[in-house]
Amino acid sequence: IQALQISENKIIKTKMLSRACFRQFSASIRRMSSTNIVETNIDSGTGFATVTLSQPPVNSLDKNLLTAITDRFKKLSDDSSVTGAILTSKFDGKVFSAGLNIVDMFQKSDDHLGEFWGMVQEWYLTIQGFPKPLVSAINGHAPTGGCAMALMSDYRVMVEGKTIGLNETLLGIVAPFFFADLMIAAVGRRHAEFALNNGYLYTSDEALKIGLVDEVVNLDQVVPTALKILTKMTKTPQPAYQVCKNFLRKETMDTLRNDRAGDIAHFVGFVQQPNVQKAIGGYLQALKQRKK
Ligand SMILES: CC/C=C\C/C=C\C/C=C\C/C=C/C(=O)SCCNC(=O)CCNC(=O)[C@H](O)C(C)(C)COP(=O)(O)OP(=O)(O)OC[C@H]1O[C@@H](n2cnc3c(N)ncnc32)[C@H](O)[C@@H]1OP(=O)(O)O
Repeated sequence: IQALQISENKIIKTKMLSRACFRQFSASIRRMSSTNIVETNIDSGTGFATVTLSQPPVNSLDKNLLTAITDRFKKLSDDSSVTGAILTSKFDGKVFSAGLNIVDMFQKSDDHLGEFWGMVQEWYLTIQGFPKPLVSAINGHAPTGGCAMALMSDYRVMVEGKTIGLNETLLGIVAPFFFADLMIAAVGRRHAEFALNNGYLYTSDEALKIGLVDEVVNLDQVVPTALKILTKMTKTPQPAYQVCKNFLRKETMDTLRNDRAGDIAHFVGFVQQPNVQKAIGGYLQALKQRKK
């Protein structure tokens, strides 16, 4: 009887403990109401938000995904309980982001292109202007706009064996000045000129050598390593962090802010050229036929 009573007490204690653990866990991870293409979890213990891009198949940045990411980062900026963020992809081991959606640039009206480019500008200004520490956990390929998005973060942890770069010239288009400036800021003018002129896609190890990414690790270490560095970054006095980040990034952002309409007109004029349309069409076709 005594033995039974002891084991019953143990069961009750275990049940109480697991209920307490469950309460603690559910209190510590808050899922933000979010579109299912940008999943966001906030750890209420640390204040770290994990933003996971989840638009199949390759997180190509179409109007929907650009808007969802932009809205998400605006909310995280304004949320005083959020101390920093990690940006990653649901398609780990495969793709971080395939960059801007090429379909949005092919055989479209001026109005469509203009609206699309306005969203690209807003996405850039929002992530690049995100006032809190932001670490990219690049768990797959990151060509073109995917690379630009990673460059907007303050630190980049990349999985081994994938590729990253601003390879727009391979499509017959040119990275806009605000993408080019991201690359120059990370790797310096010499490497940036080589990378952009030749549309060079770097392997993870090559990217590490030129400073395009800060660490290369195996897949299961990407997010934990990103969390570790975010923990360090959030220990810096944050008013100083924010002021410093803002003044280092302000010039290029202001150049864009001061002439958004001109930049849109420039993009539309460039993309609508027949030879550029031909190149984009050929690239799209090649992409579709790669698998066959
Ligand atoms: C003077 C300058 C003035 C102004 C500036 C002017 C112009 C500059 C404008 C914009 C700059 C452009 C920036 C960009 O980001 S362009 C985006 C280019 N992206 C790429 O080149 C990446 C292409 N994708 C890939 O290489 C591969 O998909 C990837 C390695 C990412 C993944 O490979 P995986 O084998 O896993 O998948 P796939 O079978 O290739 O793809 C699945 C599916 O998705 C389609 N796909 C892929 N990428 C894109 C994309 N970026 N946009 C749209 N669709 C994409 C692919 O075709 C497949 O479709 P389906 O065959 O129907 O399944």
